[in-house]
Amino acid sequence: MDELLTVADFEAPARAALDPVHYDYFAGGARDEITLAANESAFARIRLRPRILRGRGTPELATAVLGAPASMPILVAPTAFHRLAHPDAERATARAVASAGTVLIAAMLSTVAIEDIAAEARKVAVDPVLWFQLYLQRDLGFTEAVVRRAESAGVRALVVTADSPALGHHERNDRHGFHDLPAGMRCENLRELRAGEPGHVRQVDLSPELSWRHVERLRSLTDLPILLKGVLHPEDARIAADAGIDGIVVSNHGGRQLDTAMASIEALPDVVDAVAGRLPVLLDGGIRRGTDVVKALAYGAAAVAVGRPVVWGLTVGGEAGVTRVLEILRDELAHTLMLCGCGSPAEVSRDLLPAGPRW
Ligand SMILES: Cc1cc2nc3c(=O)[nH]c(=O)nc-3n(C[C@H](O)[C@H](O)[C@H](O)COP(=O)(O)O)c2cc1C
Ligand SMILES: O=C(O)C(=O)c1ccccc1
Repeated sequence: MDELLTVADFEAPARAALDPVHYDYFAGGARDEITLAANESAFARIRLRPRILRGRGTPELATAVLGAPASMPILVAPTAFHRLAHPDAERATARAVASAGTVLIAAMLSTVAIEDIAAEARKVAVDPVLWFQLYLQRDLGFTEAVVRRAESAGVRALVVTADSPALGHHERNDRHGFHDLPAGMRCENLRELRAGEPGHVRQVDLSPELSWRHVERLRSLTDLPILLKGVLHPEDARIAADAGIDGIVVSNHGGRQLDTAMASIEALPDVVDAVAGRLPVLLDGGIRRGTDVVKALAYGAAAVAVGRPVVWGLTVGGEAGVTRVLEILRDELAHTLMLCGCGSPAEVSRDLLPAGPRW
């Protein structure tokens, strides 16, 4: 892996290692993949305006998000089906992220149960921070059962994905006829656990009937902090704040839901302005470089999350691959902060972005 110097370097070897069907599942986006491409290209269009001679020394990266300590403002976004990438699956991801001291947002559609993910993280860190990504199910009883499992496993926040009233349409999957996990792989969090029996594994229910009422019911069901993931519209951010939501993840699901939706970084400034500091705003989508992280922080994000880079790291090197990807991002972030004259993520402000028309 030593020859892989950048996050982007991991994609080609991951592609070579994967069944092309599974590579396309991970890499792909919705429809014409316009939003998928825009997430990265929008970052490239933004120019930084660094400060000089501020004498800040080596940057300190540690931060806190919703009360959770993180060694850097780079979290791991929820991505489904890690078993397709590597036999160690989410176990390897959990160890690498916990060792790195940052937050893993474990996907509800993981191929390893949340209890096992948590146990694995605790093998390498004293107090690892795990959040759990939830697709609200119309069956409230089942939603509650999954939430109770996550709570018992020691999860410290719920991240409700709200941008999926239906499955995104991925034509790469259609061309391959890829619609089910291979034999032997299951979404273990969807298993209906009964004493002494393996239990039936449910299909995830993505429904256009979901509304703020379901979010309110979840709010009354748990004391865990709740973040809403998939917010692009500032009005939705305002409603979320009024509904007692604790955090927002600006995201277009990595370009996998509504194609031609705006890039995440394009949506960020208005969302940050709309919530006016009432709750932290995170961002995912297209983060590949330390400079991308600083641009998101400059628009007011409390932290960012990375999706595909972690999948490529996992594919190429299991735990060590994920560790390396996170290390590259950490080093680039520290270097970028230094070159911008910032001593910590907290010192990054919009002032690092030149005024003028944004896009
Ligand atoms: C293969 C794959 C699977 C994903 N699965 C989920 C999921 O189960 N739940 C969810 O909320 N988001 C899911 N996402 C979206 C990510 O959480 C995140 O929004 C996105 O990957 C960020 O963009 P990036 O890949 O450019 O970093 C998935 C993304 C990918 C690439
Ligand atoms: O692949 C995804 O992005 C995702 O979130 C998902 C949703 C439902 C089933 C499988 C994956």
